[in-house]
Formats: sequence, structure tokens, C-alpha cells
Amino acid sequence: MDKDNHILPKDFPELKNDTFLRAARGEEVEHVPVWCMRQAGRYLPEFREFRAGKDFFETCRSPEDCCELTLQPLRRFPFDAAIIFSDILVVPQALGMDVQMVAGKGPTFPEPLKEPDDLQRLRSKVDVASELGYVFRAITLTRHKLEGKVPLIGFSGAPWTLMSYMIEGGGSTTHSKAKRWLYRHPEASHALLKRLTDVIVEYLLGQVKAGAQALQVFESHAGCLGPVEFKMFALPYLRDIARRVKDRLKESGLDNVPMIVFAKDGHYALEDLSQSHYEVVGLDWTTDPRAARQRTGGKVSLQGNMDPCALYATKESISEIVKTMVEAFGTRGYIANLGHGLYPDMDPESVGAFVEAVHTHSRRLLNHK
Ligand SMILES: Cc1c2[nH]c(c1CCC(=O)O)Cc1[nH]c(c(CCC(=O)O)c1C)Cc1[nH]c(c(CCC(=O)O)c1C)Cc1[nH]c(c(C)c1CCC(=O)O)C2
Repeated sequence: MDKDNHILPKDFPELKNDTFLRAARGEEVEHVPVWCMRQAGRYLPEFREFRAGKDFFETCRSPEDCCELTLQPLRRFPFDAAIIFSDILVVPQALGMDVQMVAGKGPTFPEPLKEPDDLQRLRSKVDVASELGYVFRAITLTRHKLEGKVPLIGFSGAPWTLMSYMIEGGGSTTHSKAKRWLYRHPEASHALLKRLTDVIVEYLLGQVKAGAQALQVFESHAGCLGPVEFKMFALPYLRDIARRVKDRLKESGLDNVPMIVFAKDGHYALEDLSQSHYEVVGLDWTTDPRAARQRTGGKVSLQGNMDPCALYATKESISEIVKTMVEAFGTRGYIANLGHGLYPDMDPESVGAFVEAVHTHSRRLLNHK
């Protein structure tokens, strides 16, 4: 292929393994597909070596670096999907906020939003194609370099999770500064959530146009809300995102792509999430798989949900835990994953054991049907 074609979102190599996409749509599969949140991450020595000495967000802005980091885990393990290397905090950056990745501390906003007046500091009109075009270019390049091995997942943070980062200025256990806005400044909160939603819709759409074959929306901070606040400040925006992305894809004559919603610790919202226009609901490890199936009534596929810490167990135990998990979820409409991302101190061999166990146990179950 002409080298320049690597940067155009067309003539992509034919997809050889569509198991993940079929499972997302609830179709028949030969094995349960598996991938891991944070599969491109610091648990891999080659990742640490490649990232060494480079600024995190500089890396995010380099399509070549993002492509390399996305492909690294696939060279080691037979994952059934790739997720583009990037971060949810590129969206607050596109809105004009400064975000830095501080070693040992995590993401940091030197000037977080404090009061509703601070909303004026945000860009009123965001040109998503120019602010986040580097993510689109990373996706296009990676789609070519994947050679059709597995589908490529694009992603975004959800409005509430991004809002809480923008107000907290970094990680938080209580999220009390951001929650203060919900109770004290509900109108300003809705205004901010709406602005984030508008940008996220354009962002996700741009990712599909660039070559993303599925989309995951991370509501990582669902757990600090209760059911009433979630229904008010998170769910409507999650729904709006899925509906608008799907409508816009249709209008543009593009094929629908499966969308996954992952609301960490949002078990109380499972019924609502299964009726929110997402094909897949991701679960953390606090939800029982059989209960989740019952509560979602077969309306969606499920993704998850092994406790990441189970990877500290022996290979034999990992295999047993995976067997129990796959039996509980069933092999149809199921994508195996962890209940959250991999941690930097995890052993790559355990990740390999996890992937192998999902494939082995699910094949056995499917062959005995
Ligand atoms: C909350 C959140 C963030 N980022 C993300 C979320 C949602 C998922 C979740 O709930 O964990 C999403 C994310 N971040 C990253 C990806 C890449 C794709 C993948 O999953 O492999 C994805 C999907 C890369 C990353 N993003 C980050 C890393 C590690 C830092 C590095 O590479 O230097 C990676 C691989 C940094 C990051 N970025 C963020 C945090 C909390 C951290 C960790 C900070 C730390 O532990 O020091 C914000």
C-alpha cells in the first residue's frame, strides 16, 4: 500500500477477527472475546521503556507513539480487541484547561474550576477536529497498522466524570468539591455537563470517522453519586451521547458501531443503563454476573468483571476464577474483561493466563452445547 494511505481513514485492511463485535451485538461466537482495560500500560516493561522520560500528554499527541503503545499488548496476548492509547482528560484540555500528568500523583489541573463564574474560562466554541485531530490521526494510523487483526475501540470520559476532574483538579476520594456544585449550583452543573456532552458527541463521531470500530464511554466516578443524583446528573447525558452519536452516524451514511457504557460502581443504575441506547454495559467486580443478566433482561451484552486483584492469584486459581465467571455470564452476549484497569505492578504472565482461560473455558462450554 502507498505509505501516505496510512494517514487516510479509508482502504483499511479487512477485519480477520470480529468476535468482539459479534459478542457486542449479541450474535453467535466460537469463543468469548476478551480484552483488558489499561491493556496498554505500565505493567508491560516495553511500555515503561517506551514512555520513559516522555511527557504523558506529549505521548498522547503523537499518533505514532499512540499507535505503538496500542499495539504492544497485542504482540504478547491474543486479545480480541485493541483500545486506542489516549486519555479521558484530553477533552478538558480541548475545552482550554491545563492538565498535567504528575509522576506519583496522577492527573493534575493547576487551575481547576472553583465557582460557576469559572465556566467563562472554558472555550465557548470547541473546534473538535483541530483540538483533538491528533487522536483521530492516531486511530487512523492504528487501524492501518493493526492489519485487521482485531477491532479498534475508541473512547471518551463521560460528562460527570470529566466535570468532577475539572472541579477537583485531580484524583479525590470524596469528590466533595464537584458534588458541592451538584447541590449548590445545579444549573451551572447542568450547563457544564451539557457543554461536555456536545464536545463528547463530536469527539466520538470523529473517532468513528477516523476508523474506530466500537466506542466505550467511561463513567469512572459513578460510585460517588447515589441513584437520585446519577439519574439527574449522569444518566441523561450518557443517554444523550449514545442517541446523538447513533443518529449522526446514520445521517452521515455510516454504519452503526457498538457502544459500551462503563459506570464504575454504578451497580444501582444497571436497569437504567441497559435501556440507554448502548449495546454493551460494562460491569465492575461488585456486581454478580447472574444478577446482572436478570436485571438487564437480555436487552444488552455485558462486559467484565473479574476483580483486577485476582491477577495476583496463581495461574491455576486465575483459571478457576475465570471458569466460574464465564459460566455465570454465559457465552452469549458476553465480553470478558476485568472490573477495572490493570495495575502497574501486575505480572504480564498473569494477564496471559487470564486471556487464555477465557478462550479455553468458553470454547469448552460452546462445544458442549
Ligand atoms: C479515570 C481515567 C483516566 N484515564 C482513563 C480513565 C477512565 C478509566 C478508569 O476509570 O481508569 C482512561 C484511559 N487512560 C489510558 C487509556 C488507554 C487505553 C487502555 O486502556 O489501555 C484509557 C482508556 C492510558 C493511561 N492513562 C494514564 C496511564 C498511566 C500513566 C503513564 O503511562 O505514564 C495510562 C497508561 C494516566 C492516568 N489517566 C487517568 C488516571 C487516573 C491516570 C493514572 C495516574 C497514575 O496512576 O499515575 C485518568
